[in-house]
Amino acid sequence: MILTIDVGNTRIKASVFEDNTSLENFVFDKIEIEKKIEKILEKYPKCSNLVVASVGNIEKQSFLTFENRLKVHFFTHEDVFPFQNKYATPKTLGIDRMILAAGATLQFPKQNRLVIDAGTCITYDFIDENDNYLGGAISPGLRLRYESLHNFTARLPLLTLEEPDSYVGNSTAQAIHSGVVNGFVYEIDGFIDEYRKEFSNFIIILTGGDADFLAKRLKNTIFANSNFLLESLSQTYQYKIDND
Ligand SMILES: Nc1ncnc2c1ncn2[C@@H]1O[C@H](COP(=O)(O)OP(=O)(O)O)[C@@H](O)[C@H]1O
Ligand SMILES: CC(C)(COP(=O)(O)O)[C@@H](O)C(=O)NCCC(=O)O
Ligand SMILES: [K+]
Repeated sequence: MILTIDVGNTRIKASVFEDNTSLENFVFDKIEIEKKIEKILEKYPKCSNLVVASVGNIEKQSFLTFENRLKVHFFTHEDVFPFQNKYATPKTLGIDRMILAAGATLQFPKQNRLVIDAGTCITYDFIDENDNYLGGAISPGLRLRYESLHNFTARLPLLTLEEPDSYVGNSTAQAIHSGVVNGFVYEIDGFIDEYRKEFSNFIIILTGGDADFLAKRLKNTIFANSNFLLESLSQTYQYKIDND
Protein backbone atom coordinates (compact mmCIF):
# COMPACT_ATOMS: atom_id res chain seq x y z
CA MET A 1 0.00 0.00 0.00
CA ILE A 2 1.39 3.40 -0.92
CA LEU A 3 0.49 6.96 0.01
CA THR A 4 0.97 9.36 -2.92
CA ILE A 5 1.22 13.13 -2.35
CA ASP A 6 1.00 15.89 -4.97
CA VAL A 7 2.14 19.28 -3.67
CA GLY A 8 0.78 21.90 -6.09
CA ASN A 9 0.98 25.66 -5.82
CA THR A 10 -2.59 25.92 -4.44
CA ARG A 11 -3.31 22.73 -2.50
CA ILE A 12 -1.97 19.37 -1.53
CA LYS A 13 -3.69 16.29 -2.90
CA ALA A 14 -3.07 12.79 -1.56
CA SER A 15 -4.33 9.29 -2.26
CA VAL A 16 -3.80 5.81 -0.83
CA PHE A 17 -3.22 3.14 -3.47
CA GLU A 18 -3.30 -0.62 -3.31
CA ASP A 19 -2.14 -2.34 -6.54
CA ASN A 20 -2.58 0.92 -8.50
CA THR A 21 -6.20 1.27 -7.32
CA SER A 22 -7.07 4.36 -5.30
CA LEU A 23 -8.78 3.61 -1.97
CA GLU A 24 -9.34 7.19 -0.77
CA ASN A 25 -8.44 10.76 -1.79
CA PHE A 26 -7.58 13.71 0.44
CA VAL A 27 -7.15 17.45 -0.16
CA PHE A 28 -5.52 19.81 2.34
CA ASP A 29 -3.49 22.98 2.87
CA LYS A 30 0.26 23.27 3.33
CA ILE A 31 0.07 24.24 6.99
CA GLU A 32 -1.74 21.01 7.89
CA ILE A 33 0.55 18.67 6.00
CA GLU A 34 2.24 16.76 8.85
CA LYS A 35 -0.94 16.39 10.88
CA LYS A 36 -2.89 15.16 7.84
CA ILE A 37 -0.26 12.61 6.86
CA GLU A 38 -0.27 11.32 10.46
CA LYS A 39 -4.05 10.87 10.28
CA ILE A 40 -3.93 9.08 6.91
CA LEU A 41 -1.23 6.70 8.21
CA GLU A 42 -3.31 6.00 11.33
CA LYS A 43 -6.24 5.05 9.11
CA TYR A 44 -4.08 3.04 6.68
CA PRO A 45 -1.31 1.51 8.82
CA LYS A 46 -0.46 -0.89 5.96
CA CYS A 47 1.08 1.99 3.96
CA SER A 48 4.71 1.00 3.43
CA ASN A 49 5.73 3.76 0.99
CA LEU A 50 5.27 7.50 0.84
CA VAL A 51 5.70 8.90 -2.68
CA VAL A 52 5.85 12.65 -3.30
CA ALA A 53 5.91 15.06 -6.25
CA SER A 54 6.26 18.69 -5.20
CA VAL A 55 6.27 21.90 -7.24
CA GLY A 56 5.11 23.90 -4.22
CA ASN A 57 7.40 25.30 -1.55
CA ILE A 58 7.52 22.08 0.47
CA GLU A 59 10.87 20.37 0.25
CA LYS A 60 12.01 16.80 0.85
CA GLN A 61 12.98 17.65 4.45
CA SER A 62 9.31 17.91 5.52
CA PHE A 63 8.70 14.24 4.66
CA LEU A 64 11.81 12.76 6.25
CA THR A 65 10.16 12.74 9.69
CA PHE A 66 8.11 9.78 8.43
CA GLU A 67 11.20 7.77 7.45
CA ASN A 68 11.22 5.76 10.66
CA ARG A 69 7.79 4.36 9.73
CA LEU A 70 7.80 3.88 5.96
CA LYS A 71 9.97 4.25 2.88
CA VAL A 72 9.90 7.83 1.54
CA HIS A 73 10.49 8.64 -2.12
CA PHE A 74 10.63 12.27 -3.25
CA PHE A 75 10.60 12.37 -7.08
CA THR A 76 13.37 14.41 -8.76
CA HIS A 77 14.83 14.80 -12.24
CA GLU A 78 17.35 12.08 -11.38
CA ASP A 79 14.67 9.37 -11.38
CA VAL A 80 14.01 7.04 -14.32
CA PHE A 81 11.10 8.09 -16.52
CA PRO A 82 9.50 6.11 -19.37
CA PHE A 83 9.99 8.87 -22.01
CA GLN A 84 12.86 10.70 -23.75
CA ASN A 85 12.93 14.27 -22.49
CA LYS A 86 13.36 16.67 -25.47
CA TYR A 87 12.73 19.83 -23.41
CA ALA A 88 15.63 22.23 -23.98
CA THR A 89 15.87 22.84 -20.21
CA PRO A 90 15.04 19.40 -18.75
CA LYS A 91 16.26 20.35 -15.27
CA THR A 92 13.70 23.14 -15.00
CA LEU A 93 10.72 21.08 -16.22
CA GLY A 94 8.18 20.85 -13.37
CA ILE A 95 8.26 17.47 -11.66
CA ASP A 96 4.42 17.42 -11.79
CA ARG A 97 4.62 17.69 -15.60
CA MET A 98 7.17 14.87 -15.69
CA ILE A 99 4.88 12.64 -13.62
CA LEU A 100 1.90 13.49 -15.87
CA ALA A 101 3.97 12.68 -18.96
CA ALA A 102 5.12 9.41 -17.38
CA GLY A 103 1.55 8.45 -16.44
CA ALA A 104 0.30 9.22 -19.96
CA THR A 105 3.16 7.17 -21.47
CA LEU A 106 2.51 4.17 -19.22
CA GLN A 107 -1.28 4.26 -19.34
CA PHE A 108 -1.69 5.00 -23.08
CA PRO A 109 1.29 3.31 -24.75
CA LYS A 110 2.53 4.08 -28.29
CA GLN A 111 0.23 6.92 -29.28
CA ASN A 112 0.43 10.72 -29.34
CA ARG A 113 -0.80 12.18 -26.04
CA LEU A 114 -1.69 15.66 -24.87
CA VAL A 115 -2.04 16.18 -21.12
CA ILE A 116 -3.80 19.35 -19.93
CA ASP A 117 -3.59 20.10 -16.21
CA ALA A 118 -5.89 22.95 -15.16
CA GLY A 119 -4.51 23.80 -11.73
CA THR A 120 -2.91 27.00 -10.39
CA CYS A 121 -1.46 27.21 -13.88
CA ILE A 122 -2.72 25.43 -16.96
CA THR A 123 0.03 23.19 -18.25
CA TYR A 124 0.04 21.47 -21.64
CA ASP A 125 2.38 18.51 -22.18
CA PHE A 126 2.79 16.59 -25.41
CA ILE A 127 4.35 13.13 -25.69
CA ASP A 128 4.52 11.66 -29.19
CA GLU A 129 3.91 8.05 -30.22
CA ASN A 130 7.66 7.30 -29.99
CA ASP A 131 7.64 8.37 -26.33
CA ASN A 132 9.44 11.67 -26.93
CA TYR A 133 8.36 14.37 -24.48
CA LEU A 134 8.25 17.49 -26.69
CA GLY A 135 7.07 20.24 -24.29
CA GLY A 136 3.88 22.29 -24.30
CA ALA A 137 2.74 25.49 -22.63
CA ILE A 138 2.20 27.20 -19.27
CA SER A 139 -0.52 29.80 -18.76
CA PRO A 140 -2.46 31.24 -15.79
CA GLY A 141 -5.16 28.99 -14.28
CA LEU A 142 -8.76 29.99 -13.68
CA ARG A 143 -8.41 31.35 -10.16
CA LEU A 144 -5.10 33.01 -10.99
CA ARG A 145 -6.86 34.94 -13.79
CA TYR A 146 -9.52 36.29 -11.40
CA GLU A 147 -6.84 37.18 -8.84
CA SER A 148 -4.45 38.86 -11.26
CA LEU A 149 -7.19 41.09 -12.71
CA HIS A 150 -7.82 42.32 -9.17
CA ASN A 151 -4.22 42.45 -7.93
CA PHE A 152 -2.76 44.37 -10.87
CA THR A 153 -5.50 46.96 -11.41
CA ALA A 154 -7.01 49.73 -9.28
CA ARG A 155 -10.68 49.18 -10.14
CA LEU A 156 -11.35 45.52 -10.72
CA PRO A 157 -13.00 43.61 -7.88
CA LEU A 158 -11.90 40.14 -6.81
CA LEU A 159 -14.62 37.81 -8.05
CA THR A 160 -15.06 34.09 -7.67
CA LEU A 161 -15.95 31.68 -10.43
CA GLU A 162 -19.38 32.23 -11.95
CA GLU A 163 -20.86 31.11 -15.26
CA PRO A 164 -20.93 34.18 -17.57
CA ASP A 165 -24.37 35.13 -18.94
CA SER A 166 -23.00 35.90 -22.41
CA TYR A 167 -19.83 36.71 -24.35
CA VAL A 168 -20.98 40.29 -24.24
CA GLY A 169 -20.52 41.08 -20.56
CA ASN A 170 -22.87 44.01 -19.82
CA SER A 171 -21.41 44.99 -16.42
CA THR A 172 -17.98 45.00 -14.80
CA ALA A 173 -18.71 41.68 -13.12
CA GLN A 174 -20.14 40.10 -16.28
CA ALA A 175 -17.23 41.42 -18.36
CA ILE A 176 -14.76 39.82 -15.95
CA HIS A 177 -16.62 36.48 -15.86
CA SER A 178 -16.83 36.49 -19.64
CA GLY A 179 -13.13 37.32 -20.02
CA VAL A 180 -11.93 34.78 -17.49
CA VAL A 181 -14.23 31.83 -18.12
CA ASN A 182 -14.70 32.20 -21.89
CA GLY A 183 -11.03 33.10 -22.32
CA PHE A 184 -10.05 29.97 -20.40
CA VAL A 185 -12.27 27.72 -22.51
CA TYR A 186 -11.30 29.34 -25.85
CA GLU A 187 -7.63 29.06 -25.00
CA ILE A 188 -7.83 25.34 -24.37
CA ASP A 189 -10.02 24.62 -27.41
CA GLY A 190 -7.66 26.80 -29.48
CA PHE A 191 -4.58 24.85 -28.37
CA ILE A 192 -6.27 21.53 -29.09
CA ASP A 193 -7.18 22.76 -32.59
CA GLU A 194 -3.53 23.76 -33.21
CA TYR A 195 -2.27 20.33 -32.12
CA ARG A 196 -4.84 18.71 -34.44
CA LYS A 197 -3.32 20.53 -37.41
CA GLU A 198 0.07 18.97 -36.73
CA PHE A 199 -0.83 15.57 -35.29
CA SER A 200 -3.83 13.88 -36.88
CA ASN A 201 -4.30 11.50 -33.99
CA PHE A 202 -3.78 11.97 -30.27
CA ILE A 203 -5.55 11.33 -27.03
CA ILE A 204 -6.26 14.13 -24.59
CA ILE A 205 -6.14 13.75 -20.84
CA LEU A 206 -7.62 16.61 -18.82
CA THR A 207 -6.86 16.89 -15.11
CA GLY A 208 -6.40 19.41 -12.26
CA GLY A 209 -8.74 21.28 -9.90
CA ASP A 210 -10.74 22.84 -12.75
CA ALA A 211 -10.99 19.71 -14.94
CA ASP A 212 -14.62 18.91 -14.16
CA PHE A 213 -15.75 22.51 -14.64
CA LEU A 214 -13.93 22.65 -17.96
CA ALA A 215 -14.88 19.27 -19.40
CA LYS A 216 -18.51 20.16 -20.02
CA ARG A 217 -17.65 23.53 -21.58
CA LEU A 218 -15.05 22.55 -24.16
CA LYS A 219 -16.03 22.21 -27.80
CA ASN A 220 -13.62 19.27 -28.06
CA THR A 221 -14.75 16.14 -26.26
CA ILE A 222 -12.27 15.14 -23.63
CA PHE A 223 -12.04 12.52 -20.96
CA ALA A 224 -11.54 14.32 -17.63
CA ASN A 225 -9.83 12.56 -14.73
CA SER A 226 -9.07 14.83 -11.79
CA ASN A 227 -7.12 11.99 -10.16
CA PHE A 228 -4.69 11.53 -13.06
CA LEU A 229 -1.61 13.02 -11.37
CA LEU A 230 -1.98 10.85 -8.27
CA GLU A 231 -2.62 7.75 -10.40
CA SER A 232 0.45 8.65 -12.45
CA LEU A 233 2.51 8.96 -9.26
CA SER A 234 1.54 5.44 -8.23
CA GLN A 235 2.33 4.07 -11.71
CA THR A 236 5.61 5.97 -12.12
CA TYR A 237 6.76 4.71 -8.73
CA GLN A 238 5.98 1.14 -9.82
CA TYR A 239 7.93 1.81 -13.05
CA LYS A 240 10.87 3.08 -11.01
CA ILE A 241 10.89 -0.06 -8.83
CA ASP A 242 10.79 -2.27 -11.94
CA ASN A 243 13.53 -0.33 -13.79
CA ASP A 244 16.01 0.83 -11.16
N1 LIG B 1 -11.49 24.34 -2.71
C1 LIG B 1 -10.71 24.86 -3.67
N2 LIG B 1 -9.64 25.62 -3.33
C2 LIG B 1 -8.83 26.15 -4.28
N3 LIG B 1 -9.03 25.96 -5.59
C3 LIG B 1 -10.06 25.21 -5.99
C4 LIG B 1 -10.95 24.64 -5.06
N4 LIG B 1 -11.89 23.94 -5.76
C5 LIG B 1 -11.59 24.09 -7.07
N5 LIG B 1 -10.51 24.87 -7.21
C6 LIG B 1 -9.92 25.24 -8.52
O1 LIG B 1 -8.76 24.46 -8.66
C7 LIG B 1 -7.69 25.20 -9.24
C8 LIG B 1 -6.42 24.75 -8.55
O2 LIG B 1 -6.26 23.40 -8.91
P1 LIG B 1 -5.26 22.39 -8.22
O3 LIG B 1 -5.18 21.23 -9.16
O4 LIG B 1 -5.63 22.12 -6.83
O5 LIG B 1 -3.91 23.26 -8.27
P2 LIG B 1 -2.42 22.91 -7.87
O6 LIG B 1 -2.18 21.48 -8.28
O7 LIG B 1 -1.63 23.86 -8.68
O8 LIG B 1 -2.28 23.11 -6.39
C9 LIG B 1 -8.03 26.69 -9.06
O9 LIG B 1 -7.88 27.36 -10.29
C10 LIG B 1 -9.49 26.70 -8.63
O10 LIG B 1 -10.33 27.32 -9.61
C1 LIG C 1 4.17 25.29 -14.33
C2 LIG C 1 4.02 24.94 -12.85
C3 LIG C 1 4.15 26.20 -12.01
C4 LIG C 1 2.60 24.35 -12.67
O1 LIG C 1 2.31 24.21 -11.28
P1 LIG C 1 0.83 23.87 -10.73
O2 LIG C 1 -0.15 24.64 -11.55
O3 LIG C 1 0.61 22.39 -10.97
O4 LIG C 1 0.83 24.19 -9.29
C5 LIG C 1 5.07 23.85 -12.43
O5 LIG C 1 4.99 22.75 -13.28
C6 LIG C 1 6.48 24.42 -12.46
O6 LIG C 1 6.91 25.05 -11.53
N1 LIG C 1 7.21 24.18 -13.62
C7 LIG C 1 8.53 24.65 -13.81
C8 LIG C 1 8.74 25.23 -15.20
C9 LIG C 1 8.51 24.26 -16.36
O7 LIG C 1 7.79 23.27 -16.22
O8 LIG C 1 9.13 24.49 -17.42
K1 LIG D 1 -0.91 22.64 -13.48
